[in-house]
Amino acid sequence: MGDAQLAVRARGLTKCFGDVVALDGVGLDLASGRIHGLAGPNGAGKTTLLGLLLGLAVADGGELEVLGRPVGRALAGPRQVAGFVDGPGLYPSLTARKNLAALAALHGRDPRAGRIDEVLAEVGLTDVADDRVRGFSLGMRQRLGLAVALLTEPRLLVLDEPSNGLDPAGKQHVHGALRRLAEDGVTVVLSSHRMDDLEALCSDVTILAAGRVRFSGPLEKLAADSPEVDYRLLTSDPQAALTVAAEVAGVRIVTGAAARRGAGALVVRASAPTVEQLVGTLVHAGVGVREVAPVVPPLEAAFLALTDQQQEGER
Ligand SMILES: Nc1ncnc2c1ncn2[C@@H]1O[C@H](COP(=O)(O)OP(=O)(O)OP(=O)(O)O)[C@@H](O)[C@H]1O
Repeated sequence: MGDAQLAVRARGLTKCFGDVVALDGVGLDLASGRIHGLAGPNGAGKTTLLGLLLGLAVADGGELEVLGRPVGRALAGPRQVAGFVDGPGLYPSLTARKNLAALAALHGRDPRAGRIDEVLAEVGLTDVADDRVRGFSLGMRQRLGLAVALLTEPRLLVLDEPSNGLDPAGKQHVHGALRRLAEDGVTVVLSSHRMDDLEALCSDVTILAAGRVRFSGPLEKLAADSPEVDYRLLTSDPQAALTVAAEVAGVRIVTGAAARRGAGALVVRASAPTVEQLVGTLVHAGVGVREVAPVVPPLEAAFLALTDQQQEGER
């Protein structure tokens, strides 16, 4: 892909807070006009990375290009980039509508008549447009924060945990708004702890752990490339199944806490092709296989494996 189509290009990006290395040589190519998910355990560096994209902080080392322009050493919000980290900054004593007007003015913008109503409708806050933000729930604040960002008509939208606190209707509004933006060519980068949200919304995902990129690419590739994960097998003869499984190369019998999640079934850790081979061997040995399923959903399993959080069988 030509660099012109990249909304974000990072090479060797580092950021430290004292002794803590929040980003440790991050390399990243994020294509324009797509919805990119950023996942990782607590403290992985997600918020730090999003903050750099928003121009809220500067990197200690490496290169960062946003919308084709190098981001320098000086703190300056890259133009045409909008969003928030650590929750949107809002005025609690003002109404939703007045927040939008005030924040537009702060960004030196005078939105055309009707635009404020449009963005309020876009995030599903029309009914509470004239209510003070003080009484808003977390989910309503998140939606208003998105509306503020939409008002500036960004080419890159950066959102830290935008689904936090959203009820199902709120989530539908937010997901719908983000999909429409991507259809219009806007690039969205958002973090989430929920793999199901990322799966529902994102075409691409980046997984960070301890400040390093563990995976970056299309979502389907994450599940397909995933290393060994835990599978639960329900068979006609658990004892015979255990004996057969122990003999198949590449199959590890999972015991302890991880096995308990299999609720009495045989739990094995293996790659997808090896599990297929195991099923064939079981059937050949006369053991009926009633059910084979990953113990946790495939994307979550891939996430846990890539971030070294898969529980060891011995525990
Ligand atoms: N302003 C700061 N001062 C000191 N340490 C910081 C600061 N900001 C982040 N850190 C540290 O940098 C590391 C990365 O933090 P960051 O908030 O980017 O992670 P995260 O992936 O967003 O985590 P979470 O999922 O918990 O929000 C952590 O160890 C954190 O404690």
